[in-house]
Amino acid sequence: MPLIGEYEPSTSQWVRDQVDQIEKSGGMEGTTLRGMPVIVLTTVGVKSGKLRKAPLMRVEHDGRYAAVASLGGSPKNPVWYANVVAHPEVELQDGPQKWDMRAREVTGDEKAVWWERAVAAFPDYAAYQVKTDREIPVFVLEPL
Ligand SMILES: C[C@H](OP(=O)(O)OC[C@@H](O)[C@@H](O)[C@@H](O)Cn1c2nc(=O)[nH]c(=O)c-2cc2ccc(O)cc21)C(=O)N[C@@H](CCC(=O)N[C@@H](CCC(=O)O)C(=O)O)C(=O)O
Repeated sequence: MPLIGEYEPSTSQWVRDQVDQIEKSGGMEGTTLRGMPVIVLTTVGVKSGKLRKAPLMRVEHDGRYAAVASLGGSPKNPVWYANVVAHPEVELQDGPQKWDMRAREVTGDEKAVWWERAVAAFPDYAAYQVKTDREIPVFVLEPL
């Protein structure tokens, strides 16, 4: 069941622009960052209840995806992290396809496996984790 609610664009202009480009092209344009594939994660705002959309690097394995709350290695989690914790039902757009997914945060060995996949897809994640004492959270998104 697709998420219902009013879309509230990100306060970050380059993020808003990339979401717009992906959505307006039906997922055919704007789907890369420095040549690496990008997906769009839609979450429900933990306070506003509005729909929030965050482009993330595409990390996929056997129909499941990882959402890596890296925020460039900043000391704090991205705001969407709290949204997903509060509302694990999310929507993921990968190119022209959209799926309703359930997110769960992974830890331990399972996280290690997904972290390896994430760094293989986007090597900067490794540098981000070196840059911060914050352990960068990883959600696994599984189709509902
Ligand atoms: C800027 C901020 O966004 P954020 O949720 O912190 O997310 C920051 C970034 O992670 C997000 O912009 C990502 O899209 C950045 N980003 C990546 N970010 C990542 O963390 N990982 C990635 O792999 C990644 C890749 C990526 C690729 C392309 C691109 O364009 C951006 C990429 C934001 O939108 N804040 C809103 C609030 C959004 C929100 O969810 N509000 C909640 C309330 C939150 C609260 O106040 O507690 C609500 O609506 O209820 C605001 O300030 O008004």
